[in-house]
Amino acid sequence: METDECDSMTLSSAPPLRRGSTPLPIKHQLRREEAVHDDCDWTLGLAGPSPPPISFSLAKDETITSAVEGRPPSEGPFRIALLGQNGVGKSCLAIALAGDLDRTASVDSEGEGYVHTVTVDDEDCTILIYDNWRQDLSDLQCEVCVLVFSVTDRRSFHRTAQLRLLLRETQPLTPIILVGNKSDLVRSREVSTQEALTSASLFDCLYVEMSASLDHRTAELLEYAVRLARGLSPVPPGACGHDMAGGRESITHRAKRFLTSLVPRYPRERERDGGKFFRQKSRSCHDLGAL
Ligand SMILES: Nc1nc2c(ncn2[C@@H]2O[C@H](COP(=O)(O)OP(=O)(O)OP(=O)(O)O)[C@@H](O)[C@H]2O)c(=O)[nH]1
Repeated sequence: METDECDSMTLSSAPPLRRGSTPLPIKHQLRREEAVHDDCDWTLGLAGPSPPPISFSLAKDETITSAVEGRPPSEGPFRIALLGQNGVGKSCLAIALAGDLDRTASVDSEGEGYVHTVTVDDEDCTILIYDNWRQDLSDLQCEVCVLVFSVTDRRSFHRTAQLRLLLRETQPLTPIILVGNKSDLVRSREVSTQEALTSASLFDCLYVEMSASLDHRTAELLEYAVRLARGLSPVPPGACGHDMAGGRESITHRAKRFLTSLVPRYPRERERDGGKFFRQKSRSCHDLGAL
């Protein structure tokens, strides 16, 4: 079928851990250049020369168990594939998910994915995190797909929608998590949380908004992914995830939405209401209409 050149990832046999702020190794820079100069712009399904397939057939070998010395994983390995447009933060996210902070991540025997052992719901498991899928999506084999977009880039959001359509066709049973990354860049935001939630609910998948570089909500994402890989509900019974799509909105979130709907936000609405209370000016630079 096709080669998705624009989904190029940046992990390879280079040193396994890289902070977002450190320069990319030359090999990765070349890959990135290749992607930038490519006109295909994420056109999935086009025929073209495919790079050698990346093997996802990762056995529970010494490499994996060596991720945590002397502590064999009780289950897995679970393969988690990160997909999305270039620059949305997949590499950063892979590093964060792989436990960069405690420096326990290692690279699998193919040199393509991060291996990490995590404990979720009191059970250990091994996860393999890939952010370098470059071939036909129908060849993708993983337990969970994480589709990443940047909340500061609307195009990357649209592309996750395209990708979800394709994944639903090629692998209808693989659980998908939609991730809105770079939530720390509040002022550059182009995609609202509500919009992303609506989109996620259309595809009946989970939505998590996070910041990979600040390591904000990485642990949550990891837990959701592992539970989904185990065939469980991503959120334990009794818990409410406010970013979850599909009608599982928390009471707090619903209450907030209700209250917001009661208070008019824009000047015309305030005029209509005629109340002085609503004429108070906001100095917030996120709501310029209020000034
Ligand atoms: N502010 C902010 N920047 C981020 C975040 N995550 C990643 N970045 C930055 O976004 C840029 C791209 O990050 P990468 O992880 O290389 O993105 P990628 O999706 O792997 O990109 P490709 O390797 O080209 O596919 C880097 O400069 C990161 O430091 C985040 O949560 N917040």
